[in-house]
Parts: sequence; C-alpha cells; structure tokens
Amino acid sequence: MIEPPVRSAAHRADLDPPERHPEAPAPGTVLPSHYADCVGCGPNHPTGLRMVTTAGPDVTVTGTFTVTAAHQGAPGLAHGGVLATALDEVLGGLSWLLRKPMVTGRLETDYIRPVPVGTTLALAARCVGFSGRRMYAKGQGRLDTPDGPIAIRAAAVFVVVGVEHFTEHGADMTAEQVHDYEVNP
Ligand SMILES: CCCCCCCCCCCCCC(=O)SCCNC(=O)CCNC(=O)[C@H](O)C(C)(C)COP(=O)(O)OP(=O)(O)OC[C@H]1O[C@@H](n2cnc3c(N)ncnc32)[C@H](O)[C@@H]1OP(=O)(O)O
Repeated sequence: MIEPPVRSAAHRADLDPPERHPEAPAPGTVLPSHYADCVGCGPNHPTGLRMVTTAGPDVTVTGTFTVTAAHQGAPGLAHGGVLATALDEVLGGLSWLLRKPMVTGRLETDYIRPVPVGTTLALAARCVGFSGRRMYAKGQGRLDTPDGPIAIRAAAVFVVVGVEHFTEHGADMTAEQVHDYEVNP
C-alpha cells in the first residue's frame, strides 16, 4: 500500500516571525550557486535549470528560470517536476538570508497555467516564519515578467539541519565547505 503524506505546509498563525540575518546579502545581491553540479543552480550541470537568484528585502528571494527543450514533459511544455524543482531552488535560497542550513521537508505545488518552452519564469519566495526547526515559506512563478500571469504557486516547510546532514549523507562535502556557505555567501 502507498501511504499518502501525513503533513501539511499550510502555516499556522502562531509562527515566530522571520528574521533577516544581520549579515545577510544586501537586497539586490545575486546569490552564488551553492554547488556547481546542482540541478537547480549549478553552472556545471549539463541540463540543469541554471537558475539565478537574487536577495530581496526582508526574507525574500527572487529568481529566473528559462524553460528549454531539456525541461519538457509534454511536447513544448515544461514538466511539472521540473517546475517544482525551480520553486524548491528559489525557496531554498531563503537559507542565504537566514544564514541557516536547511532542507526541504515538504513542498506543495499548484500548477495554474501551462509553461511553454522558451518561457522565462519570474520566481519569488518569502519566509513566512518558524516553528522550532521548521521554516514555513511560500513561493510563486509568473510567466515571463514579475507582473505576468501566475503559473505556479507553492507552500513549503524546510527543516533546519546541522552540517552533519550533508557530511554524513552526502558526498564530496566537508564540514569546512558547509561552513563556507554560512560565512561566505
Ligand atoms: C547558510 C546556508 C546557505 C545554503 C544555501 C543553499 C541553497 C539551497 C538551495 C537548494 C534547494 C533545494 C533543497 C533540497 O532539495 S533539500 C533535498 C530534499 N530534502 C531532503 O532530502 C530531506 C530529507 N529528509 C530528512 O533528511 C529528514 O526527514 C529531515 C532532516 C527533514 C527531518 O529529520 P530530523 O530527524 O532532522 O528531524 P525530525 O524528524 O525530528 O523533524 C524535526 C522537525 O521538523 C518537522 N518535519 C520534519 N519533516 C517534515 C515535513 N516533511 N513536513 C513538515 N514538518 C516536518 C518535524 O515534525 C519536527 O518538528 P517538531 O516536531 O520538532 O516541531
């Protein structure tokens, strides 16, 4: 039997408010790729999304993703899982402003409009608040411009983790490299 998910990314009213870290990159700063082979932002990934993300005010991030033939599901249209990846990446970028390593615990996505190959999605993410280690966030993607029609929306829970999450479960990652993320965005 396949069990359905047991949790929700809908945020409660009593969250601790998001706090932009005092050393967060200034609004307008282009955020670096956190890993050169990342499918979301890595410049070395052959068919990755090559996303570029930018710090916004408060605890917000914007980003762009241009859909290519490598990202199709139906002919000429973006695959839904790829679009979820784009949302995951821009939401994950909130880590840079919070200066906390975190991983996606839950990602809920509404697909509102088809996204044709050649579209540049204008993505945005905002931290809604915290409950313990859980960071609640919301995101959206608009067609072609930041005021274009909304194509996708997301609600997400990220879970704050220690560096051992990456050093124990991942590859090619030392605690010093993870520390670099914390001090050298
Ligand atoms: C400064 C750094 C900058 C870096 C920038 C990088 C940019 C990155 C861009 C990349 C973007 C891409 C990013 C990616 O793609 S990240 C890759 C995809 N995600 C993963 O691989 C995560 C896999 N899951 C796990 O490793 C564990 O299950 C985690 C670590 C998540 C929790 O296991 P752990 O044993 O540690 O903790 P816990 O089980 O005691 O739970 C702790 C708390 O969390 C709550 N909880 C747990 N799961 C969920 C859930 N699903 N929904 C809602 N809540 C959840 C739980 O109820 C509890 O709350 P409370 O009961 O205490 O209140």
